[in-house]
Amino acid sequence: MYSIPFLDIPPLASAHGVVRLPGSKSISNRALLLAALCEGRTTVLRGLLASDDTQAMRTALEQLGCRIQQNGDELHVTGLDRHAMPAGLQLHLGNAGTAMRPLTAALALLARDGQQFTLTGVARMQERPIGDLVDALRPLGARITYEKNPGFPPLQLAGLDTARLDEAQTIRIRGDVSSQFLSAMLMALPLVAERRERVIEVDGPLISLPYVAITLHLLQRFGVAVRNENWRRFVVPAGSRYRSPGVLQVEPDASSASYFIALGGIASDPAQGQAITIEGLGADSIQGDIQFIEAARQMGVDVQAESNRLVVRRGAWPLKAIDIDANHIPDAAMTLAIMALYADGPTRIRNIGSWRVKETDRIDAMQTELAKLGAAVQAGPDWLAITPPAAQAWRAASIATYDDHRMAMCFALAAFNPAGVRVRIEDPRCVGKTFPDYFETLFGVVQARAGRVPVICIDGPSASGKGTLAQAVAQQLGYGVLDSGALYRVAALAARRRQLDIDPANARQLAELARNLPLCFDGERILLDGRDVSAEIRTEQVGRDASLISAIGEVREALLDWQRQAARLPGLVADGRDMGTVVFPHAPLKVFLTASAEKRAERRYKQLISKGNSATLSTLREELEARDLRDTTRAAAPLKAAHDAEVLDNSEMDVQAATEQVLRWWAERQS
Ligand SMILES: O=C(O)C1=C[C@@H](OP(=O)(O)O)[C@@H](O)[C@H](O)C1
Ligand SMILES: C=C(OP(=O)(O)O)C(=O)O
Repeated sequence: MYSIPFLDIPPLASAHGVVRLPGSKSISNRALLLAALCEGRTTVLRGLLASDDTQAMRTALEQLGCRIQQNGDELHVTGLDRHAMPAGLQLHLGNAGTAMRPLTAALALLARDGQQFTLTGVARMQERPIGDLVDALRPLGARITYEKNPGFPPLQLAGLDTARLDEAQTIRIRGDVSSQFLSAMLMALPLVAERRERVIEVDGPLISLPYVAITLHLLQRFGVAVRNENWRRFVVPAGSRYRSPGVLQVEPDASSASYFIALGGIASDPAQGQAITIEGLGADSIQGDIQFIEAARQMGVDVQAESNRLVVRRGAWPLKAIDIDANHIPDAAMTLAIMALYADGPTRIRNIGSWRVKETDRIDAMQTELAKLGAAVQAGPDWLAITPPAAQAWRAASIATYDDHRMAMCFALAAFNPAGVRVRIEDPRCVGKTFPDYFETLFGVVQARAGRVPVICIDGPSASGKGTLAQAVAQQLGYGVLDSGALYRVAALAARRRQLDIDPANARQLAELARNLPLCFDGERILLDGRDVSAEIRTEQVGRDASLISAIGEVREALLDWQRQAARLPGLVADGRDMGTVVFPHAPLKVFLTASAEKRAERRYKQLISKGNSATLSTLREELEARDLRDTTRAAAPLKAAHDAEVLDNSEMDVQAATEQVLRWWAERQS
């Protein structure tokens, strides 16, 4: 997950590959709750989503006394003992509608006399309506009070008035603000249907209907067969009781799939043999957002839907503008708004009034942010119309995401714009709500335009702090790091292990070895011949060998490909001695980092002593000066600042100040 202030996505060219998406949020949170309501029985949930929203539900259930154990990819949930739930709990449900609404209904009906629960969430959750649900619960005897604003969380639930519960006739509920109210009631009513049937009727229109279908499907899996009378009246039969299905497999999230369906339609060119394949989700899905496929097809996308897999390719290009009622796919419809940027005319998305009360006012947010890219956007109370910018009229933009995961996810697709302008996504961490690894997954299947993966080079002498600075800069930007020195160290170690003398006389064999290093990067670890050598390559001996091997031109040449391959999305910070001069001569920012020999010797000294090694300052300084001389006078790629490098002397600077300076230079290059 990118927990950084912003993520810059460089201009993208194409998309190709296979993705497996995380579990459905809607199914995961329902399954967690229903498993918790199977008193005393254990349910094994597979493929469950792990994200902010499911964490909110999990934590709340655990606070209520539910035992939840992770076992590899499985979650074992043992049903709550409703008589042993602790009283006086405060449950913080973040911004998860699928936790707040269903838990309100379930706990309102479970709470015993004298037992109190407070349900709250982030500031935005306190602006998301819940009044219609509370109004439906009160006639059943639920004692609910608003702690702040009537109609909105936080809520206080006190014990149920069971006399009123027994008298309650048909329950009525409005479904035109959120379908989650009806879903919440449907999941709570079996808790009070043991002795008599419970009937609920919808007043007025019901929006987001397919989500109610998910609810009914899962109720069935957990042993409760609700009678659905034309989506107006629902009967929970007397004697209903939750029964664990034993094992439940959660499907990948169909709303999350919408970004990859759009991606295929925008950027997978069948003439180049490209396609985006989404594994584990297909035409058999129980999620309403699978119907996004139909909308994508209307726009011209070629989607092959098998039962358990989708294969997506570009069809019509540009995409075809559409006019669509998207009430049934409120979440995935946001993706259509971005696809509209690539269409042949204005696209209109109608009947999406619920957008105004979700993670943010999504109609307003869309209008503002699409306009930044150059689109002409009109909006009304429940609709949005988007006219795409002309090919060269796209503008580079910094997209505000309003703590809304879907804003971040769908706007990333704007990076395929024909003008080749960069797209900045602010606060990319917000995708954690439903898809923490969204950007990693995206970057795994897209290719940047040729030469457009951004590279920052940081070159400099030994102990100048290049590595630390490179890490700090990369962390701020979400970029990868190439520690090219480590490559020379590994090559030197490999030579020693093969008893190959590090001598120019062996240049050919050494280069051959370097070209075919049995090397693998595993996160922070470096594996040589399948063994972790991350610590071993840091020894003084290997350091000396690395200096020798790096002076051999043929070896340097042989390692070029390794280094250039490290330039991957979203960008790279490369540290070494010839990054800017030889390896990435076209990098937009090159920094030559230096410090006095005295300062560098001091730093190395402190480093060694802190690791418990012995050292003397004067010897270290002599060694550094000797190394500087070797590095600057060697024939192959001598250490020097590139002619277009920014020179940074950090003798009197800490890492933070140096990082800020590099980021300032980077920002200047971007504009
Ligand atoms: O029940 C559900 O799982 C959901 C219902 C929909 O909300 P509304 O019914 O409020 O439109 C949807 O937007 C939300 O992401 C999940
Ligand atoms: C509306 C959404 O979330 P919630 O479940 O919080 O309503 C969403 O995920 O787009």
